[in-house]
Amino acid sequence: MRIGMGYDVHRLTANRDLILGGVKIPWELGLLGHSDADVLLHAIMDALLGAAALGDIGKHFPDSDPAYSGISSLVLLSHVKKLIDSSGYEVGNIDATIIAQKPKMAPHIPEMIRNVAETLEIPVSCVNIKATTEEGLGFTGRGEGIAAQAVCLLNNKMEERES
Ligand SMILES: Nc1ccn([C@@H]2O[C@H](COP(=O)(O)O)[C@@H](O)[C@H]2O)c(=O)n1
Ligand SMILES: C[C@@]1(CO)OP(=O)(O)OP(=O)(O)OC[C@H]1O
Repeated sequence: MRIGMGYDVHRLTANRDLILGGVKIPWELGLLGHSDADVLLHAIMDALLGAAALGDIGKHFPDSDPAYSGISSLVLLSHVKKLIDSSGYEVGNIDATIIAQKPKMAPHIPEMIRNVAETLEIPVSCVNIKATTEEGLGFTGRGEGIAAQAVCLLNNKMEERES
C-alpha cells in the first residue's frame, strides 16, 4: 500500500469558466491556467502520481506544450489512470478538500465524485470530496484563488492477488 498527497492553487479571474471535479459551476469568475485549471483534479492527479513515485502533472503534461492548452483535466486524469495501471497499482481511496470562500460547492460535490470515480473506474464509495472556506482569511478568503488538497492510497495489484 502506498500513500500520496497533492496540493494545487489557481487564481480566480474574469472571463474563465469555473470547473472543479469536471463540473462547470455557474459563477462570475473562473480559474486561470494553461488547461481548464481544474484545481481539484490537479491535486488528485498529483496525489496519485506521488503515491506511484511518478512525479507530478507538470512533468507529464508540461504547461509549455500547446497540446494541453484548454484541455479538460478529466482527460488528463484518464492518462494518469493509465500510468497508475501500467505501474502495477490500483486506487484504494481518495480524499480531497476544495478550499474556496465562494461559491458554495456542496450542491456540486456528488457530480464531482461521480466524475472522478467513473474516470478512474472505481466505486463512488472510494472517493470523498469536501469543501471548506478559510473564514475570510488569506488569498482564498479574499476570493483571489481556489486551492485544493488531496490524499490517496494505492494498492499493489500483485500483492492483492497474492494475499
Ligand atoms: N466553498 C464552500 C465552502 C464550504 N462549503 C460547505 O460549508 C461547510 C462550512 O464551511 P466552513 O468553511 O465554514 O467550515 C463546509 O463543511 C462545506 O460543507 C461549501 O459547500 N462550499
Ligand atoms: C495542468 C497543466 C497542463 O499543462 O497546466 P495548468 O492548467 O496551468 O495547471 P498547473 O497546475 O499550473 O500546471 C500543471 C500543468 O501540467
